Amino acid sequence: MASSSVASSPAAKFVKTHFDLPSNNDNPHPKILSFSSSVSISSQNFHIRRSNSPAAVLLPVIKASTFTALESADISVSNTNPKLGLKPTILVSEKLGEAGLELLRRVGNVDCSYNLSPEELCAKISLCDALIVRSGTKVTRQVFEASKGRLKVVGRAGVGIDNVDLQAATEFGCLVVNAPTANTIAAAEHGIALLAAMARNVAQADASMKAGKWQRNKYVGVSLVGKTLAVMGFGKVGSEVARRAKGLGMNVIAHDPYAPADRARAIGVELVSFDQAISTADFISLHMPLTPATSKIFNDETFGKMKKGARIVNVARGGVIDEDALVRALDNGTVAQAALDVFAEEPPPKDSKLVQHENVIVTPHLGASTKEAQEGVAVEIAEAVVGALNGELAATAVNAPMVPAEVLSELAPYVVLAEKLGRLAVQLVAGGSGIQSVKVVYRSARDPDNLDTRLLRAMITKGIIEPISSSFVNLVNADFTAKQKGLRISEERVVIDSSLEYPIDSIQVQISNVQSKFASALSEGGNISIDGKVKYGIPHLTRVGSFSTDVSLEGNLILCRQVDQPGMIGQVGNILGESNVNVSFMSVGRTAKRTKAIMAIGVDEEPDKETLKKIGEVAAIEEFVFLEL
Ligand SMILES: NC(=O)C1=CN([C@@H]2O[C@H](COP(=O)(O)OP(=O)(O)OC[C@H]3O[C@@H](n4cnc5c(N)ncnc54)[C@H](O)[C@@H]3O)[C@@H](O)[C@H]2O)C=CC1
Ligand SMILES: O=C(O)C(=O)COP(=O)(O)O
Repeated sequence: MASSSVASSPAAKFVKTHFDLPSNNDNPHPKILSFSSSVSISSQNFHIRRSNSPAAVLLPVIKASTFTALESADISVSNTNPKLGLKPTILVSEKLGEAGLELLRRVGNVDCSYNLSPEELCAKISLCDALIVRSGTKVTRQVFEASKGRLKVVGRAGVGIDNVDLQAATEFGCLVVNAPTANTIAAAEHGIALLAAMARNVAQADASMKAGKWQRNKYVGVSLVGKTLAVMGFGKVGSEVARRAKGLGMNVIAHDPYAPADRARAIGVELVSFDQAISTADFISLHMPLTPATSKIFNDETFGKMKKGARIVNVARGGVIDEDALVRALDNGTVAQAALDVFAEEPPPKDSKLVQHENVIVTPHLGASTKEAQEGVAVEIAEAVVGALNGELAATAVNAPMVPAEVLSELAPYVVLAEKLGRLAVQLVAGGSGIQSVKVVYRSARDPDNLDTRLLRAMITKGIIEPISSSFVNLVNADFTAKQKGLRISEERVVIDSSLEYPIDSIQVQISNVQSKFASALSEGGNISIDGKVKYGIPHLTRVGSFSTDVSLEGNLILCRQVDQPGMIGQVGNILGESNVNVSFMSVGRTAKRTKAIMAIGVDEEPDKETLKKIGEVAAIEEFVFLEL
């Protein structure tokens, strides 16, 4: 390793860098001799940002070709030896298709080291610029710490990135990219394979024959044709499973609170409620992401609602099922059979009752494991990693890209407001109504052309999409993700007469053509509509539907619509107090005296079901909703 000396011009903002080079003294290492004030170089090696561009470009590696670009950006570079190459080192820690490896080898030194222990991974990582993993490598905070700032991109060759500590990656300025589309068909085909194998006892019968038996009566199966399949999660994989199941003559219904009904209708699938799906289906196939909302969503209570003898397939994530509850449901016959590709802990413990259960068939997370999918995923991830190493904005980036400090510092509180308004608005949508159209209205004294709203729009998109999908949304991928999900986000900038000091006066988020869990959130035009402002640096909710309110968006929120009469604040406050729920803010907005009012209550803790029920029982309260921020 050699250190560069950097002669900075007086206009230079900050320069402190070192270049990793082969320790070969014949090769002179590069020096940046001078650069203009329009460019700043961060302390992270090779992260070069143009301070005059709205979104900074992340250039994690300086290669010979990049020097040319630097020179055209008014950075003069000398003493470089183009033949030197400055190749990045790319560690591939799990099996990756050859076509992807080939692409990687063209730009970097590729180190394929499989089955590394956590300690071995940490030991190697400080010598690597990129790391490519599948689901078997845990990319923990320790890995980022051990990389000492050298690791610039982590590529997940697949969809789920629950094995990568995204928070740590972002803190360490490391970009994470994934390959979300190339294994969709493989996962769907595996779901169908498990469905058919389960129904006809293929695995059990195979094991029995290999044990020398011939048990034709024991392994009589059930037919698929004419049976009802509930697809839980109608995204990329779920919709492909549905399409194939229809081809098998099954009656397919689906539950996905956020999927557009017309996409389902187009392949002859009816979208139904969660309870309707699980109570009417003979077969239930899981395709939702693992999020806090779906964690253990299949539990004693929901198994109890299923049709007796239902059969379950899971190629999504093990964590959506309470595995102990599934064992109980299998033992008491509520669930006749299960076919599982994924587990809460992988690999599951050797003595797992679920794995050993005679009515369960299992595969070791093989959903994405076809030759075709692995080649596709390998190319998709290699292109994303190479692009990131070249400083391009990646369409499948899953954590925050760098934004110029000055833009970020001005917009920071509005970024929080934008995400919270999106998160809040989506929670007001009633299950079953697909979101298609969102309108954002910014009121600002600034010239619309001087207001870069991409970051805000991205954060609103993030707030709307993340609670309901496995997607990770940021500045780079927000528009792409919204489009993929059939979500149209339109923006309007309204110039108002107020101080130019602040970039924005207020933000309004409208969701059209949906039903709301809280009818008062609907504006006169029938859209869910909420407004927010930043006050004293803190995001506030200032309007819900046609009611004014003023509550800081911190902690959680209860919205109640009530008849405007004395004593309401006290009554609800007492109920919360009795349950030891601390009220942080309270605001009442009304249309006119003693008519209807909306009470917005900020709470530090999440009230339990009993407490929420008591609030609903207060006679003057006409509707209420609990929202997590
Ligand atoms: N076993 C394997 O090897 C593989 C597993 N997967 C997993 O399959 C799952 C689906 O992947 P994709 O279809 O690519 O993702 P996706 O994001 O395209 O689809 C997920 C769908 O679930 C829906 N959803 C969110 N919350 C829901 C809820 N509470 N109830 C019902 N639906 C809900 C979303 O609206 C979305 O339409 C993910 O968990 C992914 O990690 C994906 C590929 C391979
Ligand atoms: O893409 C996904 O989400 C998967 O679950 C596939 O995982 P794998 O790459 O086969 O370890």
